[in-house]
Formats: sequence, structure tokens, C-alpha cells
Amino acid sequence: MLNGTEILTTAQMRAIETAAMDSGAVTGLDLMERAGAAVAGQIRLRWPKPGQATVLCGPGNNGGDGYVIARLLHRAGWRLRVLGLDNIPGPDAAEMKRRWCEIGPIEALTGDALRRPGESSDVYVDAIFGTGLARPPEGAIADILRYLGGSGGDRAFFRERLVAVDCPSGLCMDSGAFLGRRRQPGDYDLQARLTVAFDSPKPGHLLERGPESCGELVIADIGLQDWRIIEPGRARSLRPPALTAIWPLFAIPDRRRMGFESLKRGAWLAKRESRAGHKFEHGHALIIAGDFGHGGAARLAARAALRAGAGLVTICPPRSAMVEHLGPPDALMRRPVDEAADLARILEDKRITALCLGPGCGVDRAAELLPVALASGRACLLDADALTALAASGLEGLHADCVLTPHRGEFARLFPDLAERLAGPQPPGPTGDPDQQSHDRDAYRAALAGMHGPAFSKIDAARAAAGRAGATVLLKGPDTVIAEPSRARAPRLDRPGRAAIHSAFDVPWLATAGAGDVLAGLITGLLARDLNPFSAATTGAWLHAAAARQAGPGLIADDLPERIPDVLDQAASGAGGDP
Ligand SMILES: NC(=O)C1=CN([C@@H]2O[C@H](COP(=O)(O)OP(=O)(O)OC[C@H]3O[C@@H](n4cnc5c(N)ncnc54)[C@H](OP(=O)(O)O)[C@@H]3O)[C@@H](O)[C@H]2O)[C@@H](O)CC1
Ligand SMILES: Nc1ncnc2c1ncn2[C@@H]1O[C@H](COP(=O)(O)OP(=O)(O)O)[C@@H](O)[C@H]1O
Ligand SMILES: [K+]
Repeated sequence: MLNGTEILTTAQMRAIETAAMDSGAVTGLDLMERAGAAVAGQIRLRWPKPGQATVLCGPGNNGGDGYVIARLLHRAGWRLRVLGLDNIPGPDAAEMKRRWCEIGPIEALTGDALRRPGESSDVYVDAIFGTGLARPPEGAIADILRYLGGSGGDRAFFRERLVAVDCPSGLCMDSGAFLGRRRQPGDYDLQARLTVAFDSPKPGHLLERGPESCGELVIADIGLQDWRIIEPGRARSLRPPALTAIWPLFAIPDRRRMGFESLKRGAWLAKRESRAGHKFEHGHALIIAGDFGHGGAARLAARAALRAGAGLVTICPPRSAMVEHLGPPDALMRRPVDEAADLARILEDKRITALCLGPGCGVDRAAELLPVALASGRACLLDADALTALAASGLEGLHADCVLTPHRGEFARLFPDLAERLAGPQPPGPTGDPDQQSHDRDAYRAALAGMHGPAFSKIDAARAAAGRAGATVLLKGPDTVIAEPSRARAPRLDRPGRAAIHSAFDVPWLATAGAGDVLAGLITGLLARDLNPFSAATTGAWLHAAAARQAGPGLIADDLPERIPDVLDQAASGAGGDP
């Protein structure tokens, strides 16, 4: 089941909280009480019988939430251990700390205290860092986080018992990277059973390491809706442009905040609005195929374009490979394209509305056909070999109706500097792990001290790429990110276009040969139907994962297009969630 909802960056979240408090209608203490109550409530839902809880409270407001949770669990009959820092937090957290101190003691927040024998708890609440994480954790806190992640402790034990407040501590909520650690999965990264976040998901909950680390994600309503309206007259319009998320529904208590265009778009996709329309009103897509023996990828794309509702789809292999494409589907048309002039001739037919270049095409052929395809001004989906050709040509000829669908490797070929930034922990900083750097810890620390703020994220990378290309970029993965170039007349780096995250961590079986070709075909079909590039890419990604979800494990790429009618039917009836 899928749902669309808005996501907020940490800066946007802070702005909304500040606006709410400045209005005088709500205080920071109110918000903190609501946040703590939401987490305590979720704990009590999952552990109905009061047991023992250890609450780990950090130096800021995330720690403040922790003191609220301790007080409320105590009131519900739980036995509590509270570990905290001997610091003076901000006024709200200080007040919550004071209220806890009237109930029980605070032990030092150290690994030794946490590890003390005979002190095992049913639940561990991680209220160390939330949106205020500013740099990689160090010292005693880093020690605790490593222990909770399994270093010298029992990873499976904590995975069953760890409840994260807002996010697992150390996770950068703008990027899904663990600050100061490698971007790849690490042995000791926290893995929570449950994460309760406030108001909206943040990018880091959905990107990179976030989904695995958060476990079940619950978004708790703490009553900030009224302050999400930043521009009068335009409901929930956020600046900079809002990010949207398309993600599996875990648990969202407030359904009013979701589902913007869903039913309308579902019905549109299923062609129900235009029963009387001629096939050409649904567009004509060309799918370029490659040499003999390499036609499967293009055929998958063509089948997907038909299923996405393009009125006509024509596959264009070289004449020598024509025989390979004579089988089903009979709905598919075939026309040979041997060289650029052949394609130019076909494109004289103005009823052709979109084309797909790349899957199984061969780099040389893609390089030859690319200039004609781009010069035609038609909506172009560029994937696979076309991306390699495009990298060699320095992105020449791209326009706003192009969609690029690179996986990480292709992205690195097109935008090597962005890929490099994305792979590093975050700039400027050392690569690697403090555990591996004991010979030079001082140098490592000095470098860490220079690392501030959120890590460079997949959204940053995709937005920068879209800006550079002047085209929509869909960066594939279990956390697919889609970004469009700025719609401002003169592209401005400080005014990027829309971006969306499509989270498909729940369908790992989608990582199968040919799945990318099907995605290319779906998007091409939607482009042919005159969906704008950003909508075609986000809707295509949604259809793709929804089809995989329906098919289940054991999926092969050929199954995906065949699932699309059911997905469309459910979308139209509102049963399948939001595109
Ligand atoms: N605002 C609200 O109304 C509401 C907020 N809510 C809650 O507040 C959370 C945000 O609170 P927050 O802004 O205080 O940040 P938080 O995550 O507690 O961390 C900040 C502290 O950590 C410190 N610090 C950072 N990195 C560090 C490091 N590596 N190593 C060591 N220290 C480090 C940093 O120190 P500094 O950088 O200032 O030196 C500062 O002291 C949010 O996630 C939600 O849970 C809810 O109650 C709803 C209402
Ligand atoms: N672990 C995963 N979980 C869910 N979807 C994934 C995962 N890995 C990749 N995908 C998706 O599967 C598709 C794979 O495309 P691609 O890498 O081009 O493969 P191919 O070239 O074999 O078709 C993409 O849509 C990508 O987003
Ligand atoms: K936390």
C-alpha cells in the first residue's frame, strides 16, 4: 500500500515549529509534551504490559522528549532508568528534566552505565539526538551508539527493543547518512524497532540508510498543521519547493494530510476520463531497439509503454534485427531504423509524442541517434546506453522535456563530481571510520571538527544534476529520487525545482534484470500521453514499484507490465494508494 505525503527538511521543520511558537497559540513545552506523549503512547501500544525501560537523553530538545517519555511511562506503571547528561539544556528541555527529577534519578549517559550487568530493559528509548545533530557523535555518546548498534553488545537484542525518538541518533535527517561514518552499511549502525517522528517524514527517514535504521516508522501529529501554510492563500506551500514522498504506508495517524491528486490521477491513468478518445489522443511512443540478440530490453520497455496507456507504440530495431521482434505483443508496431536519417524521417510524423532511447541499444547506435532524437524536441526518455553516450557528448542537446533515468553507476558517468560527493561521508571530512583510524585519531578528530551540517544527500545530487542537465533526473535505487530543473525562467541554483523520493525498500525483488527497462517504458508511455516530465517520472516510479508489490518475490521483469492493469484499476478506485 502506498501513500503520498509531503516531507520536510529539518530546516523547514524548525521554521514551522518556530512559526507555531511565535504565534503564541502553542508553546515549546506543549509541543514537547505532545511529542513525548506520542512516543510513550506508541510504546504502550506495542508493550501493553508495563515493564522496564531505559531512556537515554541527549543534550537538547530530543533529550527533552526523553524526559517526558520517562515521566509518562512511569505514570503508566513502568520501571524506569534514565541516563542523561550533566548539561544545561534549553528552557523547555530543562523544565522537562526538572519534572523528571521530581520522580527519579538521572544516571550519567555513559557506555559503562548502559552496560551495567543485571540492568537489562524491555525497551530502550533513544532520545539522544534528533533534528539538531550538527556533527558526528564522539566520545561517550559515540561509544553508546556503537554499543546499541551491536559493538560488544547484542545487535539482535537492541533491534527488538530500541525505540528512536524522531530518528536513530547519528542519522542525518536530511540525507539518511550516518554522520561521520561510511555511506555504505556499517556493522554498528543503529537499527531501531520503531521510530516515532513528528509532523512529517524527513528525507533521512526515506533515503539511504534511513529506512533500515528506523525500522517501523510512525509519523505522529503534534498539531502543527496550521503553520504549514507559509504562503497565504496557497495551502501548505513551502519554500524552497516542497519535496514529495511516495512511500509505503507504515502508520500515519492523520489521513487528512495525504492523498492530494490520487483519485483524479488514478482515473486519468486508467483512461476513464476520455472513453471517446481516438488512440492518437493517447500519444504515440517510439522505442529504439538495438542489434540482433539485444532486443529484450527494448521489448520490455515497449510492452510497458503500451500498458502505461500510450495509444500507439512502435519499436524501431535495425532492419537486420527485425525478425527478433516479430512475436507478441501484436499490439506493437515495428519500423526499422538503421541510421539517424531513418529516425529523422519517422519523426516527421508529428503524432509521435515521445521516444525512448537506451535500453539494449548499444552505445555507438545510441550516440548516432541521440542528436536526432534530441533535436526533434519530442519528449525523450534516456536510459542505459543513451546515458553513456550522453556522458561522452557532455550532456549536449538536452531540453526540458527529457527524462534521464540513471542508476548510481550511470549517474557517476554523467556527473562524476556529484557522485563522488554522494559517496563520501560528507565534505569536508575524512573518509573511513574512527575504528579503523586508531593510528591517527587526532588527525581524524581535527577533520571531524570541520564537518558541520547535513550531509550531501541524494536529493541534493539529483537536484544539482537536473539543474545542470536542464532536464528531469530520476536517480534509481530502492530510494529513487526524482528532481526537475528549476522552473524559473533563468535557472537558479537557490531555486531548485520540485523533487520527490520514491521509497521501494519493501520490494527488494524489484532489483532484477530488466526492471529498469520496464521503468523506462512506463515513463515513456506516460510522456507520450503528455504527462509532464516530472509527473511522468514520479508516476512511472510509483506504477513500477506497485506492480512489483503485487507480483511479490519471484518476480521477473516480464511480469511487471502484466501487473499494470490491476494497479491502475486499484488506483482508479482509490484502493491502491496514491500515485
Ligand atoms: N523545537 C521544538 O519545539 C520541538 C522539538 N522536538 C524535539 O527536539 C529535537 C530537536 O531538538 P534540538 O534542536 O535541541 O536538537 P537535538 O537533536 O536535541 O540536538 C541538539 C543538541 O545536541 C548537540 N549536538 C549536536 N550534535 C552533537 C554531537 N555530534 N555531539 C555532541 N553534541 C551534539 C547540540 O549541541 P551544539 O551543536 O549546540 O553544541 C545540542 O545541544 C527534535 O528532533 C525533536 O525530538 C519535539 O519536542 C517537538 C517540539
Ligand atoms: N533493492 C531494491 N529495492 C527496490 N527496488 C530496487 C532495488 N534496487 C534497484 N531497484 C529498482 O530496480 C530497477 C533496476 O533498474 P536498473 O538498475 O536499470 O536495472 P536493469 O538495467 O537490470 O533493468 C530500478 O527501478 C531501481 O529503482
Ligand atoms: K533520537
